[in-house]
Amino acid sequence: MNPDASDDEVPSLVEPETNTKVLDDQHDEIPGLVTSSEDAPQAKVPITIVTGYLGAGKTTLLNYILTEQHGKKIAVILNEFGDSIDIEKQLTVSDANSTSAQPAPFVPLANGCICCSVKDIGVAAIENLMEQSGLFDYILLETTGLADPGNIAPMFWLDDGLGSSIFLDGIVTLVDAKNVLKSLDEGLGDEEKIEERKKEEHDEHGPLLTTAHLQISHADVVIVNKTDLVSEEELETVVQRIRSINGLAKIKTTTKSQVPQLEGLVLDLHAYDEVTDADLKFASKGHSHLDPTITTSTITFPALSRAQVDNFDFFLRTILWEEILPNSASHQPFEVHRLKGRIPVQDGNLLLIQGVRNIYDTNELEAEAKAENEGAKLVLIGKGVDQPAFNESLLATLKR
Ligand SMILES: Nc1nc2c(ncn2[C@@H]2O[C@H](COP(=O)(O)OP(=O)(O)OP(=O)(O)O)[C@@H](O)[C@H]2O)c(=O)[nH]1
Ligand SMILES: [Zn+2]
Repeated sequence: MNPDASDDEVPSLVEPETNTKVLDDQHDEIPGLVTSSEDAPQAKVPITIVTGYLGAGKTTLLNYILTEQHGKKIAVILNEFGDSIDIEKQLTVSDANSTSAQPAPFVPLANGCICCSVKDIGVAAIENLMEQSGLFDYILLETTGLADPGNIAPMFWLDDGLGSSIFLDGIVTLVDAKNVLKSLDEGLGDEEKIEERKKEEHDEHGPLLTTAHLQISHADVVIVNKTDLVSEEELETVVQRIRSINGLAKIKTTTKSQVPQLEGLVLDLHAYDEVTDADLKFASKGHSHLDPTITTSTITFPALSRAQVDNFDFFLRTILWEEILPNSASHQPFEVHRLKGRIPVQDGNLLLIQGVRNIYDTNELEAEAKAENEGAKLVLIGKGVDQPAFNESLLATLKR
């Protein structure tokens, strides 16, 4: 059962053959949302979501960024989980020319259930923030340690609602090098959540899908922090494990969240728009079994004929919306968390595919020179994604 399935608005939000980023202007669904006026189109503000398990170093990273010189005015939203909300949950706007963060208008974010708080109260907070647009040109959102980024990402990615004034630049996941393996294996103090998930999945004996898994599988960048607390060997084991879960993410190791550069690691990731050859390169080694729960799988196939483009889209719809493999005897349940593809068409065009959970976006570039020579590549990160079965299902569907 897909945890998002009860959220009936999600699957219908995106038409399969359209580009969500240029699709429509139906941003009237959220009252009070500030949108650009017709005659003065306003540039969208990028948002990076900073996630990571309890105590991994998210706030340390944000504080580090606010004191670094980066030439940007960054609005930071701390959506903390705990009792210290009065101090921590405030919006700060960092002036590009000053090194100290200035407290700015208070933006309350609710405590408790992250789906609801982010969807409802969190949205209001960000709308509130957008009314002051011009004061800042970048938003960093620190989620609570228990947040599932798969629920948050679509809010900013889709072109309606908040996506009309903000665009999702990417998801950065902080990982505690000392504790992450334990979190992946046991859920680390997250027993209630594990019990909940086990029930949801009707699978008490299957491998655990922990919050740590969800945060790593959706990440565009993983920052393995607290390297001072582990040996080099331990660190290498951690990096390998993360790489096996998410073969698409950039991985960096840090102490005190001091990333070597902000550009490309925290800011300006462009993880939800272009899909470059380099993006898919790391994931090219098929798939690995270092983590029993989540894997990255790559499917390669020849350029599509024009007639096969619809079949390919049918394949995507069926795996993402119905969560079954078309034209396949396999009935193993699976969940796709993240998906990227570069699919050349024989007429010279190139399809770029982006997906998060059951939402996906196809962008067709016209007459990309040499696209056809590349071969098609589809990378899937998820639970129960059986690479050979997916491969067979896709090939059978393309033949129809
Ligand atoms: N030893 C060590 N401690 C660190 C490092 N980075 C951060 N810390 C400490 O770890 C603690 C948690 O860091 P935070 O930045 O608050 O972590 P967080 O992810 O924001 O935590 P929550 O918001 O509570 O989930 C703080 O005491 C930090 O000073 C590091 O690289 N090494
Ligand atoms: Zn924090």
